[in-house]
Amino acid sequence: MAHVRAERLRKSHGSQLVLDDISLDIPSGQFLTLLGPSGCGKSSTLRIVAGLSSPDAGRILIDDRDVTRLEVQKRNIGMVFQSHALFPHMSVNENVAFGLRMRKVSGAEQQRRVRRALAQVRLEDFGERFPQQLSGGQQQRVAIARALVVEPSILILDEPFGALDRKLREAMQTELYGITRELGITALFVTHDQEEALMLSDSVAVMNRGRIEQVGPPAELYEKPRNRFVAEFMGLDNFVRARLEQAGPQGSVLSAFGQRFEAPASALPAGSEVEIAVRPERIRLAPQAQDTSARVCGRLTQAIYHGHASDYTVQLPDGQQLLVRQESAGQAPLSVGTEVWAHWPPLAVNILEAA
Ligand SMILES: Nc1ncnc2c1ncn2[C@@H]1O[C@H](COP(=O)(O)OP(=O)(O)OP(=O)(O)O)[C@@H](O)[C@H]1O
Repeated sequence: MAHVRAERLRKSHGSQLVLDDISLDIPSGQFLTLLGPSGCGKSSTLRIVAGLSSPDAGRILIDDRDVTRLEVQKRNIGMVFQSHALFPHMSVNENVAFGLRMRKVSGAEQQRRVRRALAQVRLEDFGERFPQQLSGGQQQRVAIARALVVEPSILILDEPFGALDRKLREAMQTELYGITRELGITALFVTHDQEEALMLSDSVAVMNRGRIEQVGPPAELYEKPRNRFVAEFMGLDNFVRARLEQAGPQGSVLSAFGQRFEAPASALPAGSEVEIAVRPERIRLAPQAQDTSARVCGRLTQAIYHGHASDYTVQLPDGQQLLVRQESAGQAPLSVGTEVWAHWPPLAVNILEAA
């Protein structure tokens, strides 16, 4: 498997700048995901890495070799797309063998490798079937086997599970995770699904309008999103404007509604305008103020009961709303209209660069 790099890619379609200085580094055997909303440039990046399109500027390097102008067939890349595009008139065996036939691999070797690729996706007994005799998930597994059989230096997957229902999608994610880690495959994956990105990847690059907002291991993006765009993609809520009063290890912020909170250390300088955010599930509601440093009083305006948890909306004195998710834990839901105190541990606050 190969070390794959994209260096300073730029691409325009007409007057629209689609990729604006995209760089990626996928060490050998690592799984990198491009995550972002529709139209942010994920597929455009992937197509350039694959050789299906060429950049206006920038380079693609595979194991330090510049392949930017190398045609797609010569890059040794395995590709899987949302629509699996199996050949309907060919059996599973023939579909999987296709890339080997193109490469003029001998018949016996073809058979051996097809058997192995089908075993990798747990379809050893399906070789004689035709695509229309398979479920959607099985078809997608054949597409993965077809990509793996050529022993690609990189596996590229563009929303491969987008068309599958949720349960099947989760099963396929777990399977892909197993296959890529077991075989030590270098992979570039595209999705707009945050959970899928977090569970599969060694590293996630969050894209927005042709740029990378942040790249890092899943836990880093989830715990320390740099700005609001990334934070919202990672399920953060409750954004409040604030000023960083003290940076350093013992941070504090002054929020727009006049309260001073302890906050985790920040790399931003003291005095910066920031936004703070807290996850709904990290906030605890109580009828009285409790002894924690971060707390705010408001009125409960909405309570939605989900069984295992309830979602509350708390209106703060300045009109802003706080979203709170509380585990039910045997307690009766709080009543709408009452005054409540919202508490959170200081380290639960995320400090973001102001937009
Ligand atoms: N061949 C093309 N001609 C003109 N514009 C294009 C072309 N390909 C892509 N674009 C534009 O480039 C932008 C990025 O498209 P791209 O397909 O890379 O986004 P994406 O993040 O993969 O989106 P999605 O999740 O919807 O697939 C979009 O605004 C799209 O309309």
